[in-house]
Amino acid sequence: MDRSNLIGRATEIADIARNLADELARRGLPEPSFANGLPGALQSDAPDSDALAARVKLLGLLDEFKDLLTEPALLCSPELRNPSMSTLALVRVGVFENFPNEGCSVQDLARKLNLSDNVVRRLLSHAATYRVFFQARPDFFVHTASSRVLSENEGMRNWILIGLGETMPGTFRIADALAKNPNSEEPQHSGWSVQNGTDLPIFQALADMPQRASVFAKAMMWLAQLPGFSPQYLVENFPWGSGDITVVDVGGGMGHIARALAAHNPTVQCIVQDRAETIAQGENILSAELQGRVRFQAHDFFEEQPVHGADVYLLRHVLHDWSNKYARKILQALIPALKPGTKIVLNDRVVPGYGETSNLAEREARDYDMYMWGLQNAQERTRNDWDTLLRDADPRFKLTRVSKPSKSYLAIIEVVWEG
Ligand SMILES: C[S@@+](CC[C@H](N)C(=O)[O-])C[C@H]1O[C@@H](n2cnc3c(N)ncnc32)[C@H](O)[C@@H]1O
Repeated sequence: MDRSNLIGRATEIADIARNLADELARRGLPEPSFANGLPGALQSDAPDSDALAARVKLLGLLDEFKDLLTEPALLCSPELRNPSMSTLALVRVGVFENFPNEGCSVQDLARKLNLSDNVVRRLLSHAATYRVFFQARPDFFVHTASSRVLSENEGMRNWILIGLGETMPGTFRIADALAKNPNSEEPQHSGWSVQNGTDLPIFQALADMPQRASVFAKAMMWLAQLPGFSPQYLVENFPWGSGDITVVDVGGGMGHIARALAAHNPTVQCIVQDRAETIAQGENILSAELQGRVRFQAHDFFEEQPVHGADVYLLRHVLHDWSNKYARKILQALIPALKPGTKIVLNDRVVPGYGETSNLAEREARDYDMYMWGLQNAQERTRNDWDTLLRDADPRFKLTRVSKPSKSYLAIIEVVWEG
């Protein structure tokens, strides 16, 4: 089909929409509609459903279509067209916890929150244009599926507080950070550190701000529990091998991956390494049946790896926290412990390369790259970036395979030590 003109694009969109509608009808599911402002979840994640692929394809095509019709100046305009401008304020003033299920007038909500009608009306009205709340009649709002998620889910509210209160402001200050320390790979030179007037990297600075640190930790815990971050994708899709296998989970947090791996594979022994305070928490929650098969060890991953001769060294969601300079150091610290053929598994995001996927999918990954940059001069990586990082750390690190289970956010990057 000729996709170079509007009709060609619209026809492709119509064809896929028809397939999606047929699939939903076959499964007895309702079509999405704007009743109450926003449909609920499309329930397209069932394993035997094609709806997920159709939805992803449609969103990519519609994004292109919309951009084609948008004035060029608006595509790069600082008038950021997103719900963030009102959402953070709505969370901070407590709208979501105080919004009644049956809906609410501006005046009643304003009284409850001790705010003026004007403030509440403008915040709700802005959010409603993004389908977070729905204005059912003048000055009377009801929930949409989106506002309901925020009302019912503290983790999601914490994610908003961190995303819009810490991460985005840091990203907006990348330009100032670059002006101060051009090309710096130091975490203490990040946009976040500029924004917060500190010479410390974010996590050291937060140590003196217990309230913000606690929201950050809770938001990260919530994020890690999203289905796309499930440990099962890694546990079930990497060939761990049979027989007695030892896996060292470097920067393994409180051991949730090691626990899932040991439960899945009865011959695996795991050693979880992290900072001492995190290790202590992991030991406290380890169940009796995994004692002995999952062990914990305080270890700074910039220091030489103390466990020699393990079969697999796992770094899950660790290297994306660091610039290349520090990611290289973490990899190099493993070398004294490796023997030829040892596997190193990186479970991290892979930013799609040139032309590999829709612009929308690449944008999502590139957005995360900007967040990591703004927070601590860290980065998300393309397959080429991973190749370069490994080669620069040591040419004996050989990247052998990259795979991504379809619903996982993280790819499995398999590396063999050829020393
Ligand atoms: C993003 S978390 C990933 C945790 C876990 N691998 C996962 O996939 O959920 C990064 C981890 O690195 C740990 N970490 C940070 N600096 C470290 C260091 N110098 N040595 C060891 N662990 C460190 C943190 O405590 C944290 O648990």
